[in-house]
Amino acid sequence: MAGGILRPPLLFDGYVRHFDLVVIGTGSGNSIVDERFADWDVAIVEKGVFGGTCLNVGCIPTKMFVHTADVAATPAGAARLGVDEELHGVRWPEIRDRIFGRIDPIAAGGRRWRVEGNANVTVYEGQARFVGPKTLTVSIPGASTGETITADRFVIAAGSRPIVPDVAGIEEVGFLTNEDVMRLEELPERMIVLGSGFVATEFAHVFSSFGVDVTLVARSGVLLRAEDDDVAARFTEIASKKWDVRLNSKAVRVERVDGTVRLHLETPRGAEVVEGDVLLAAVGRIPNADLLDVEATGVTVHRDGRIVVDDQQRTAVDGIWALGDVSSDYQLKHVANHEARIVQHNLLHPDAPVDADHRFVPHGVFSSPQIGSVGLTERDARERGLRYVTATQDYADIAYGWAMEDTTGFAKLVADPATGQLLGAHIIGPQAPTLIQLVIQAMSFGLDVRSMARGQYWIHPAMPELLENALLKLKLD
Ligand SMILES: Cc1cc2nc3c(=O)[nH]c(=O)nc-3n(C[C@H](O)[C@H](O)[C@H](O)COP(=O)(O)OP(=O)(O)OC[C@H]3O[C@@H](n4cnc5c(N)ncnc54)[C@H](O)[C@@H]3O)c2cc1C
Ligand SMILES: NC(=O)c1ccc[n+]([C@@H]2O[C@H](COP(=O)([O-])OP(=O)(O)OC[C@H]3O[C@@H](n4cnc5c(N)ncnc54)[C@H](O)[C@@H]3O)[C@@H](O)[C@H]2O)c1
Repeated sequence: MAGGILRPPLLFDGYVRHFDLVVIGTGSGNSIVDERFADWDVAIVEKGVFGGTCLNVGCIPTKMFVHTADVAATPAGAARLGVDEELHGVRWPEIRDRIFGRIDPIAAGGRRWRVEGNANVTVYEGQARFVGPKTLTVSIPGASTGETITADRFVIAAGSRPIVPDVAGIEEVGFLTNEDVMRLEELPERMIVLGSGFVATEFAHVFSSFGVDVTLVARSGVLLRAEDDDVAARFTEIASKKWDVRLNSKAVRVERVDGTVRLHLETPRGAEVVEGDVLLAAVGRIPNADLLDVEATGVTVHRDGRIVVDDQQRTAVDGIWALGDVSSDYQLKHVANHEARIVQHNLLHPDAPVDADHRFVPHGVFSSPQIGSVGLTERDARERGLRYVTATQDYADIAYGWAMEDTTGFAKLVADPATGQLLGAHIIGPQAPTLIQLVIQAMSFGLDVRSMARGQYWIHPAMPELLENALLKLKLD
């Protein structure tokens, strides 16, 4: 391949192998190298399990647990429909093994395919670290020295890891994260969940539906505080009826006494202690750029540790791209995948590069109730000084909501009254992450509110009538 090859000084045992392209991380980064790269000499470096966070310890297993939890939780909602159901129990080892019995072979198959099936790809299984310009060492477990490799091009797709909460005693007491909580040997009786974001609320739903007593400790006054205020308030209200929710609580110290985890809290109500058998830390994720020493190759990072990239996913160094959790504003799989497609295109077509599109990034929270969201919240619109209107439609006032006897869900739309364009949409209730897709489509293709509401049929009496009604309520100019 053509290209400005930079040969670094020889390191370690003196052998430095040079590649056309090195990809660090096999989450979304793994999808870049396809048959179009057949004449490229490529290295892929992975320190953990092939497939990364989403496949192994993130989106996919959590949603498989969530669906199972939804099924376990049906008796609680059936009585109001006149159906008496009883949950006799959940077979945790069977649930766990069914889920990972499907996932683990996919990860192993992905690895096998790369190692055995790709003649032009060399897989390095170890921890990568930059030691100079476009120069990487890979520490291979069990080997005394690392291997050094160089390349014309690098893609940094190294993801993020759970933040260890700053709580005295936490290392000694021990804690779980998303990396191990789904593989527990047995279900605990009581779980303390520290955090109030996506991971905390999804696992609280899973484990409480399986019969675990959940105590959720939130630093803020509301759960899921990044959501639209109305959605966060409704979620907090519902969650507080199911779980022992401690709001405005700062965890300061943890200890284990006779096998019980005791978490000490500072709250406006005074000092409190919550107890459990295990502690799950879910207080956010930190990008893995620090462990990669990216500054050694000249790549710059934001104050929060994310790699700085431009619209084309280029870092500060020519020939080095970054994508996904290691650099993105959004720690979401669909964003990492989108950015991987942008990097892939820009590697293959350097003369016709394209930009990533972060205009309308949606997300779903797969707790109970579920949440789907895209675009600006009302708070965002207010803080930006925009002129906006909102409309809210309850599930309780549409036919399918009657069928479900839903009394808490709603859709809230934020729109520009002058242009009729939607600015944001927020749904809390059954199938919210599915329903929101209609709005994502409308916003992505510039469909205005009136055309969306009246330019198409809406199946009666299906759930999307929630959005039809919300659209019709918007007071446009
Ligand atoms: C519990 C949980 C649930 C989630 N659920 C959802 C969801 O429902 N929907 C959604 O959109 N998103 C979800 N996410 C977020 C999603 O998983 C991530 O945004 C996505 O996986 C990021 O992909 P990535 O390719 O950037 O990183 P990763 O998938 O994390 O891949 C990075 C890879 O790089 C490897 N690596 C890191 N450092 C090095 C190094 N120095 N040397 C070699 N290899 C290295 C890692 O081992 C890893 O395999 C969830 C996250 C969690 C934790
Ligand atoms: N359904 C999904 O798409 C999904 C599911 C899980 C995770 N994710 C992604 O993974 C990321 C990480 O998830 P997460 O839930 O760990 O992070 P998060 O940023 O969603 O939430 C972390 C929460 O913990 C709180 N917190 C921080 N420090 C704390 C402390 N010391 N004590 C108590 N609370 C504290 C924060 O205020 C915040 O509310 C998410 O931002 C999301 O992008 C997505």
